[in-house]
Amino acid sequence: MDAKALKIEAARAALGYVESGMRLGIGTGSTAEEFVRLLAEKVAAGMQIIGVPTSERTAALCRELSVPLSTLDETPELDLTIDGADEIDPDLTLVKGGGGALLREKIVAVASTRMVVIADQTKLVDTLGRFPLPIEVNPFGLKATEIAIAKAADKLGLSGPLVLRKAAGETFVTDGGHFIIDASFGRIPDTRALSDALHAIPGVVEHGLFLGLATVAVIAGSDGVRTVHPAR
Ligand SMILES: O=C(CO)[C@H](O)[C@H](O)COP(=O)(O)O
Repeated sequence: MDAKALKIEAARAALGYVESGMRLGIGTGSTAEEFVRLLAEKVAAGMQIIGVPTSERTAALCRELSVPLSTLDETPELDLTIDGADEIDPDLTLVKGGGGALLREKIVAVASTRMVVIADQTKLVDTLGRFPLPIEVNPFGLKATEIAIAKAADKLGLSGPLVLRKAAGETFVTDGGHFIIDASFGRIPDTRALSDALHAIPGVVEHGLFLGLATVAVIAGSDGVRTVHPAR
């Protein structure tokens, strides 16, 4: 089965968590988009949900497919969020933000009673850090923030290139008007310590470590779909 087919299988299995009447956070990325396509079929068949998208990209796809939308201001409490991830460890701590939507994704996940992560098996890792950690930063004082991130990481024994994300040759700008620094620290043994250290830097808006937010991961592999619950 190719990567796209696995994403579809994970997305299809996640539909089992969705009930009519739910207020649903809808994630961003290629796996989340497969979920939106399948959700749209359910909506067309009569399922009643209201979706809160985690990015303008997801909102546009939902509108195209007639998935009913609300905003988090109108619907500040959600029953369930379905979203993808770049990496998933055994505790279901995640790295997210490969698609640049980590801030809204985290706000929406925190507003949700449950978060179901959908992914193919390549996203499972023993220790996070193979995928560069996206860090969303305020454009003001970019260089100073970059230095502060490097110093904070160094105190935790972490180091590696900090790369300002570009798209089509231009600096990538998030839906919130911020930049993203992709930090290649390598393995991150203490995700809580790094999370706290990054949150202490004023220029850091948010980072892509999602701690204690995912309730279950729905993982598709060549041998089928399985669910993974937090190890701790
Ligand atoms: O965090 C994200 C977007 O900000 C995505 O969920 C993550 O990048 C996974 O994307 P994909 O399903 O395309 O692999």
